[in-house]
Amino acid sequence: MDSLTYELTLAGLAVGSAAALTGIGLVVTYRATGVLNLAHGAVAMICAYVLRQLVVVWGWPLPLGALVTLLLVAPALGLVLDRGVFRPLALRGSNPAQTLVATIGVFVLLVGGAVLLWGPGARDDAPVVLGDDPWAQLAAVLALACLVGAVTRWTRFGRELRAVVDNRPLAVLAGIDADRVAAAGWAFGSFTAGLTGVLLAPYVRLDPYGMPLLVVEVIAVAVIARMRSLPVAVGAALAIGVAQAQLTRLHPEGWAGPLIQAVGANLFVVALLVAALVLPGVGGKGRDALPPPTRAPRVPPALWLVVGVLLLLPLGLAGSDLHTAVQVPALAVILLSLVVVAGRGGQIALGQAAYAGLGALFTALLAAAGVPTLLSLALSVPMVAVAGLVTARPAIRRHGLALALATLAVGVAVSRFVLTQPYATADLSLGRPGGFSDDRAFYALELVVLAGCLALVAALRRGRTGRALAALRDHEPGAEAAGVPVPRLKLLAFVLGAALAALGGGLLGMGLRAFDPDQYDPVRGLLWFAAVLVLGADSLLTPLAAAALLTTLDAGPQAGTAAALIGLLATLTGRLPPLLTLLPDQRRPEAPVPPPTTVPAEAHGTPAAPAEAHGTPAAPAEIHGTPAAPAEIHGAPAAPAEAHGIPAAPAEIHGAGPAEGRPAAPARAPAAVPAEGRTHPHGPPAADGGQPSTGRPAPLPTTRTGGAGGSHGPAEGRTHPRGGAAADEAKPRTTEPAPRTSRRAGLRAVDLTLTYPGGVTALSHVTLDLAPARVTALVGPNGAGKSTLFDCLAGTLRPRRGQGRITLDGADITGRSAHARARLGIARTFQQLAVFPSLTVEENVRLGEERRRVRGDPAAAERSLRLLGLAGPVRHRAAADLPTGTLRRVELARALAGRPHTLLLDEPAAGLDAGETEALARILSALAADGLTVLVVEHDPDLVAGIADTVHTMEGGRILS
Ligand SMILES: Nc1ncnc2c1ncn2[C@@H]1O[C@H](COP(=O)(O)OP(=O)(O)OP(=O)(O)O)[C@@H](O)[C@H]1O
Repeated sequence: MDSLTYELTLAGLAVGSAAALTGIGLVVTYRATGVLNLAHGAVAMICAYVLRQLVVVWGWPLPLGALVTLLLVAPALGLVLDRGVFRPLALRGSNPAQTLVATIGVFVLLVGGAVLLWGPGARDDAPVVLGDDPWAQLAAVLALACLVGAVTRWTRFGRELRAVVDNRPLAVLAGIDADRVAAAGWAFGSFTAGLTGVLLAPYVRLDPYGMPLLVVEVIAVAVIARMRSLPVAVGAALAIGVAQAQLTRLHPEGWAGPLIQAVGANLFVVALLVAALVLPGVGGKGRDALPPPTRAPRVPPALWLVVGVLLLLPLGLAGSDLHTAVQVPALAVILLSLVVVAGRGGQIALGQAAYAGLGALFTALLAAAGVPTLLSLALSVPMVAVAGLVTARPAIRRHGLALALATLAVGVAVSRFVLTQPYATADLSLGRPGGFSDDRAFYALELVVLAGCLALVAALRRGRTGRALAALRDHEPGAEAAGVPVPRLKLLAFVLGAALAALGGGLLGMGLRAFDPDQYDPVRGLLWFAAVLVLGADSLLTPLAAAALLTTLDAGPQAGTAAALIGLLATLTGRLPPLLTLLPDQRRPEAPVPPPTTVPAEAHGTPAAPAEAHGTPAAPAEIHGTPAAPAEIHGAPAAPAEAHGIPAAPAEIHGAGPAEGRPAAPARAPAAVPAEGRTHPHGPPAADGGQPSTGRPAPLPTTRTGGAGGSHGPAEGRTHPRGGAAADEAKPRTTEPAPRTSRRAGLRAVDLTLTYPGGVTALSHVTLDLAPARVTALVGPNGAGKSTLFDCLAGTLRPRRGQGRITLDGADITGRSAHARARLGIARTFQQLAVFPSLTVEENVRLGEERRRVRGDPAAAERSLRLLGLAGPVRHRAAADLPTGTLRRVELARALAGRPHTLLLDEPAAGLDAGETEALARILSALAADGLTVLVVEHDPDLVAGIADTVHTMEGGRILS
């Protein structure tokens, strides 16, 4: 090895040792607490400053200062974070996204605190603890790794740690104090952060921003180690450190030379990018999205007026005040991008600063090439949108923590490889458009742009896309089942976010009359993200308030105040509601949910008397809030609705036109049903009750042969005593069936086998036919494979190639996604309610109508609302406020609003009381009678017995009967 190679290897080992320390700390903290501490670098920076304060400023001996810093201050900081931030969050059952926001809050708080205490400038007099001998550092790191390994493997604490990591609830039940394990994890993690900080400080710029970001890059090694393996983390850190040092020898020529050199000198960033975008995501499934707002914030019009006036006020200012104010609208446009992506879409986007920076950079480059400045800005927006598309494509496949890391990695990479590189930015200036060079005129221009952006985003939020984004945020699988094309919508949100950020970034640069990369630093991006979250990410007021707050505080005498304040508030996430939701709510008091009525006499077998007979107006007679099935079901001819004073609104759901001369079919439903204005739940009111139905589907054989228990033919289900042809005759037929019904072969699972990654074979050669116009029930013990089969039919799970097929009307739809199947007319509900809490009942239901097979049929949503008894004032209530029984109806109404031909219901009676279950049974029977294919996975024997034409029993991944 020549001496240069040796020297570079040594230098690389020194850097790699510090990175390995970070890796060890991150892995241990993650394993003990489940938290990937993004603030690790900020803790390192604080410890480096503390040591400097003790030794350089106060004159303490170095060993004493180092001991106090590493063994007292660093662990204490970890314990404070545990007790003050993360344990309360865990106790509240916060989701991973909230925990991540809290770590960002800690990051921003510590950076802001450091600026407040020690100023923003870099220090070059940090004490040297271990000398510059890389071997000493390497030995220290390896010793630490061995110590941690030994403790984990051979001590009682280690066994407890492993037990908590494997299964925390079980460990707690076994008497392990998981809180103590977590506290120890935080203390140790902070100790390693402190050690990293004091070792690195003499060799890198010690400033509040630089070191935390440097450590963020090193997260790559923990991700490469899958947040588990210490040897892999240490090995990866040393290897990248040495490779990075060796690459500094390269001096490639040509136009790409500087970029290649930048890549070589920032190999940890490359590793972060690869780890975050290419390797499988870390952090488990988790919640993809940020939590929906507890209350959809609605800004009172008067407040908008005040805000408008406040925004106009700076036009009367002059000098430095006006110059400062110029930053507010530009920053507000950048923050508006976060309202779209994080607020409405619920996606964790930590890279918006990079898109803002690219917007400014492209504007400056185009202007330098002679393009008029305003046109440069306009052109830079689509250019950055394309960059957003390219970078978001791999990121959107990720969830929760992995998505956060992916967006952060993109942000850091853009900053390191583009925004801060002289080859891209040297001698770059950024002027203002002609005619807007003075601050007042430019501010007015910014206000116009801001108003346009606000109007655009407001329109987006009000429309279909806004509803779909909110649904995506509230419940991604539910949104997909409602037909929302989730990946496309996520891409749209990220691209729109990138475009808005670029526009704001360009304006910011013009306002400052310079392209300053520091304005678009990733740390600043984290501050912006935290500020938007703290104030209320899904409010149009937030970008304005946050921009004004950040700009004002930053311009104040104490730099760092904004970061410290926002960071502090972000650490309280989950405990403190978004600040703007504390504004007085101007909405009308909400109508109470209609209390469940008592089961009417009819439901117990007494025929329903016309409403007028009771002297009451013919209000919908709901059973437990659900409109009753039609009177025809009782066998009594229904009088025309008009006769009861109720408009004969068509209530057909899936395809029939208004029915005339409908028969009063004999009762099939388990109980007699009261008349809801004589309106059929699935069709128009009976007109005269006398004529036989026309256009009914030809009765299909109820049972099929073959396929049970592993054969390849269709499963032979147990036919319900009341099912089959007799039951068919008994079904209420009050509407035309769905037009395709008689032609349809229905939904089929053919020879389906599904093995989960862990090796459990949940389905083994299962074949199942869902016949049109029939209710098929799937029963069986826990773990039988019912949900797996259900998910395969719905498209949430897809079998591997050659492991079976799903067909619809004979066509193979195995490869179709869940939302594509929803659009084909296969609707589903979920075992765990999938309702979008931030949307109103009506919006929930309309989402089903808008995204399904038949578009643009608001009447379908309306009929669906009426059918499920949700057409009253409750339709305007936010779903978050409603009880389970009502929400089950909302979910069903949403599924029906898309006019499906097939309805898959996963334990639809879960959480319903007896009356609600009865009402549900009646509705499902009536829907099947109208031609709908219904599959019910259910544990409630009464519901199954009452409605199913065919009952299949599953066990051990096979259909037994
Ligand atoms: N995501 C998964 N990863 C690994 N195994 C799984 C997964 N989901 C289910 N299983 C296993 O597959 C088998 C079938 O599970 P499934 O949930 O389909 O049964 P089920 O009949 O719906 O049970 P339940 O009535 O309790 O919901 C079980 O052994 C279960 O442990």
